[in-house]
Amino acid sequence: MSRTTEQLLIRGGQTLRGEVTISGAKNAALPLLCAALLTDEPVVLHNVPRLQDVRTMLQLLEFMGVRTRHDADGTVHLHAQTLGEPEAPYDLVRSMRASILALGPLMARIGYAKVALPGGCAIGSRPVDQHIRGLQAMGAETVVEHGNIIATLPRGAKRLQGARITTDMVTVTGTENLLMAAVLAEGETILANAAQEPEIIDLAEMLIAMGARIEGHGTGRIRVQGVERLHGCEHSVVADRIEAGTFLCAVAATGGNVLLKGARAKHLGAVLEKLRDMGVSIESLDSGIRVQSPGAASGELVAQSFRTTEYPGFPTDMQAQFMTLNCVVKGASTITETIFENRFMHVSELIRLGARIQADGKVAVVEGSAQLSGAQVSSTDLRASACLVIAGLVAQGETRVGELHHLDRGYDNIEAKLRSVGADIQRV
Ligand SMILES: CC(=O)N[C@H]1[C@@H](OP(=O)(O)OP(=O)(O)OC[C@H]2O[C@@H](n3ccc(=O)[nH]c3=O)[C@H](O)[C@@H]2O)O[C@H](CO)[C@@H](O)[C@@H]1O
Ligand SMILES: C=C(OP(=O)(O)O)C(=O)O
Repeated sequence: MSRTTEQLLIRGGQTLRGEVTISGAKNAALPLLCAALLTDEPVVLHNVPRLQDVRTMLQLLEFMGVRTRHDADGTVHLHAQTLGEPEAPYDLVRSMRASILALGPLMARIGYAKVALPGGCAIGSRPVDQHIRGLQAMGAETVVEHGNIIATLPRGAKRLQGARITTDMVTVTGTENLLMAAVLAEGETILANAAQEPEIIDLAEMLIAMGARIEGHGTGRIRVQGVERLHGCEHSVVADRIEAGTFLCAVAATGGNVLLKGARAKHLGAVLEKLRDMGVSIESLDSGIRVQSPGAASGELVAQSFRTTEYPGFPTDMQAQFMTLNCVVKGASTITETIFENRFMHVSELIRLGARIQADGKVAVVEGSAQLSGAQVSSTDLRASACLVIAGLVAQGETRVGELHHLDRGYDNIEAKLRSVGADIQRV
């Protein structure tokens, strides 16, 4: 991967037809990999996507003394028999904020953790105060020193203590961190205002397979009875609902008929409802989701307004991709981003391609029926890069998307998957 020179060259105008297999979810795989820190026995994870974030997480775990192996078939073997350096250094945390997910498991397993404080990033300031406050409620002593969060157990204490924790807002990785801390704590923990994302359910199911006692995952109140030790397990990563959603928007915009193998309609409720209201045909099958669309150029599809909210609401991680779609179908729409304060960075790049969008604070107003025309654009974050790829697929002429390190963080070979259904796209 090259940070400066690689680009995706897309020649727009092709409809998409065929089948694409959806990979395991980045946002599930990252906490699941960290959960391997909770046991001295081997853990096997299947369906782990081949992504830069996964490589970074494996590097971090290896740094801490975990033995890891990522097989070509997507299986990852992990063994955290002994933990040498319970530390997540800044270089790794900076390139992947999800490194913060080492904090909870390290505190649970060895009662000590040093994790670099993640800085702000393109989409917002993204503090981790709720992760720290939750651990403090469980008895951890924490200091922030030289840019690191250092967490320890009080003198004489052997384990974290169960606690009732109500986070100030719904936080996905915060819930995951505290859940992983709670499974080995002494006594009962209640996580109120917990995140309900499918990735939380996947993590809870893996922890239960390791011997944890958890109830209520998938609701806003998770109840955990701490156990003294966890054992190894074998688990398969849930399908990536955001990758699936990205392909849904691509097919809706270009037109065509594609089966997204392995995608789960029940995890995409809010997005599928908007697509159906737009005029896209969606079929939920045992094997995945079939999407059929006449394409934006038909003039038959109608833009949809939406607000991003926590699951089961419309996901912020789908906001940029759906914005591209709203730019090219007919009608005006309003998009409100409520989760992150700076997640409209793609707007100026979409405007370079001919989109008509006005963004002010957390609201963007999109005027539809734009005929995009290919241009050189730059990714500003992971989902911004995906929205530019979709724009390139419908734009007239050639689009070049740069700064691909954002895309490679979270998409498993997106250009090969798009090419296999007829897109004219290559990495140059
Ligand atoms: C690896 C992973 O799973 N990433 C996802 C996770 O990120 P992540 O878990 O970082 O996002 P959160 O759910 O924690 O963030 C939600 C909001 O709460 C704020 N907040 C969060 C924690 C905290 O201690 N203090 C605080 O103020 C954040 O700044 C944000 O405004 O959920 C986001 C929201 O669905 C998704 O966009 C990310 O793709
Ligand atoms: C924002 C995202 O990820 P992360 O939390 O890893 O930055 C995302 O997946 O869109």
